[in-house]
Amino acid sequence: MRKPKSKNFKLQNRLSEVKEIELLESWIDSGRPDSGSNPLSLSPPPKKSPIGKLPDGSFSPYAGADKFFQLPLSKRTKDGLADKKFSSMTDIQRASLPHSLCGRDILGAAKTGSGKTLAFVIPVLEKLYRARWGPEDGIGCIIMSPTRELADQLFEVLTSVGRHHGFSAGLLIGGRKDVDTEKERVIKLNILVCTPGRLLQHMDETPNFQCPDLQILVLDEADRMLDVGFKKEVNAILSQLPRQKQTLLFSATQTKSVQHLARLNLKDPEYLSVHEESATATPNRLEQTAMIVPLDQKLDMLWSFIRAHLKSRILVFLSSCKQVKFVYEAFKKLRPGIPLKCLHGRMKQDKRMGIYTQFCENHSVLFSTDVVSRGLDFNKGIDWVVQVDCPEDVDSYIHRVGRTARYLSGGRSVLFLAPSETKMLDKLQEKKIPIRVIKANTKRLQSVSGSLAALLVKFPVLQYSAQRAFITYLKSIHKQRDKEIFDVTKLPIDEFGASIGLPLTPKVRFLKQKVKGKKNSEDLALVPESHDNVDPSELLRGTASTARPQKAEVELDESFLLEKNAQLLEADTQLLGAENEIDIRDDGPVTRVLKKKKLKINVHRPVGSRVVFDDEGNTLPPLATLADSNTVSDSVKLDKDKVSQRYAELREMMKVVDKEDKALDHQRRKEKHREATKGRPNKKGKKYFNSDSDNDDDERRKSEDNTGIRTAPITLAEQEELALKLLSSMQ
Ligand SMILES: Nc1ncnc2c1ncn2[C@@H]1O[C@H](COP(=O)(O)OP(=O)(O)OP(=O)(O)O)[C@@H](O)[C@H]1O
Repeated sequence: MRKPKSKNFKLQNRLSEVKEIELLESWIDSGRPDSGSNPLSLSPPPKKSPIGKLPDGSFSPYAGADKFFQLPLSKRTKDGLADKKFSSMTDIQRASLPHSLCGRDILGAAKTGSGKTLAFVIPVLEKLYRARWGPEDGIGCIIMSPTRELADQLFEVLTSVGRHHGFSAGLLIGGRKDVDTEKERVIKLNILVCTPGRLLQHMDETPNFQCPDLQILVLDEADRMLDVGFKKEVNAILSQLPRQKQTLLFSATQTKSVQHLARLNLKDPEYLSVHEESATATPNRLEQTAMIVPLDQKLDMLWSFIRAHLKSRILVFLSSCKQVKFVYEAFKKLRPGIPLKCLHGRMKQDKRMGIYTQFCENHSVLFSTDVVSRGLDFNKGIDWVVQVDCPEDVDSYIHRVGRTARYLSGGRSVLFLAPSETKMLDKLQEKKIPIRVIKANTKRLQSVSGSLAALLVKFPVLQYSAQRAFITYLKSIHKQRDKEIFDVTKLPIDEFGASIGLPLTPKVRFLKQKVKGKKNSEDLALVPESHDNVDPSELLRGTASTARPQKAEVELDESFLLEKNAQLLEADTQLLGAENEIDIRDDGPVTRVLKKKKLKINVHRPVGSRVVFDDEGNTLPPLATLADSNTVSDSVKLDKDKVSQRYAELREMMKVVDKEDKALDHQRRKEKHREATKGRPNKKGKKYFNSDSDNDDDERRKSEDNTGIRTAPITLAEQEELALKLLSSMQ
């Protein structure tokens, strides 16, 4: 970055800037609907740029400005904007820039994809430029975002638009290993783009890290940054920043909570919600549909949807990392004919970034959690946003669908709602979201449960993953605050388990209790299921209460399941040796079991009492174990033997089926090839096989090498046949 050449030049420049700002201020004041200054009055926003008539009757040079070059911006910023071909302002830019350039605090709200990023990047550059910020001045601006990917994207925009300025900027996000190098450099930076956790880490650990002269603070996705999830971090950060600074808050779903805003010490903020009067809360070019899909058909529907859109870029939202992992792994093995990717918060940062970039480049399906739901502007756009699990609220819906139809482009979204979640439709309509309910075409619905069941038998790790997905899904529903929409007792649990390929429905005891509790709470008190808090003498009299914290029950149940899984996996590993994809180092069950076991500690349990479980996972009364000390261990052992035996049988059967399949497939390929190359011998006079060349088939071959499964996709008839065989063997 070049500095102005001479003192005279500097002065001239400065004077013209001051004049421009004065003009800008009077222009804004002339158009302000309410120039009274109540800090949190949130006065209604001007619908368009204020008319630029100045108090003395003359017209401001910025009247009706809708191009960037009409604003009093530095040449360097204008050049940066021109390089990126930004010329006209969007609504939010037109409404907010005149205010933010005057140094006012802003609460900006505008639809997703409407250009909020530039609405804060430009004032950041201008503020520091006008303050003649230099390397020796330290940190002048902090831009915070809730996710690493979004921080990375903001950093990109800042560095590209600000490339003609000479400020130093740094990206501080979690998951990076080079913290020590970062610590050396961070205090010399002028602009920090960061996630709250990493910034706080530097505030705590980096010597001399301070920002007493901070000029401007930006919170992108402000409502998210100020809600409970980031409350501790953000409060700690705010406590270390100077009170005198400009603050810019932007989001598509802006917070109006006075409580939230009071923490920020805003001064006479401008509340600019440019689309408040708009007929819809989502982008106009977004076509939104919803389908009522029973929970046990959601994966079938998703599979059929993907198979019908092989030439699209599809973003699929699921509610937890474990669901994302399971659906991705399982669908990958079923080879839908389009590359699949997954992204969730538990992945390593490098991998996360790699996947994000790849998804931006190619046609593919990205399974993800809400980690990508906010702010991200995927290159080349997304064709479809598919919400398999209902979002937790309307705001979350708006951000998810907002990943498509950005700026001037179009996009489509589909929401799968279970019959018990249809109340969501009313809530969406209340908030001006034009969503069309369509009927699923059941004729085109392809079932995958049979194939999933077969996969789960073949890959114990997948079975484990399915169980975890099953439990976390139910847990997530149970934890949702909006009970009008999310009622776990209304879900078809057994059918859901079967639909994801689980041969038996895992026990989720909090659920059993919930259902029972709904039916007859008195019965529950008379027939105690758990006794670990209970005085044995009360039990004998039948007067004990079974009340226990629900959370503990969920965890106990899960840990029991995990323990069982670990036993199964151990047996499987020994039986199958290295040919199976069992990885118990990284994310594996054994470590998890050890971790989860800790959760068994029940703080409400009297000291010295011991919890014993029967083979179903229910706790047994302490006296029962005294009466027959062998019962529990014997039954668990029996169960373990039975299960391993069953698994051994199923595996044998799968091997036979697999062999037949391979032979059949080999035969088919041979015939196909023979027909294709009839009378066309190759150079050596021998025949050869064709090889497919598209990406997906590459993936297919790779997965064949790794897994040893057959090469051709499983047809529907084969799936059914396989499922029937499996079912009959299980009966
Ligand atoms: N003035 C402009 N002219 C042309 N394109 C623009 C302009 N401003 C922004 N864009 C483009 O619009 C797209 C969306 O912008 P941006 O990511 O800032 O949206 P947003 O409002 O922050 O969305 P979200 O609410 O999802 O965070 C980007 O691709 C950006 O390059």
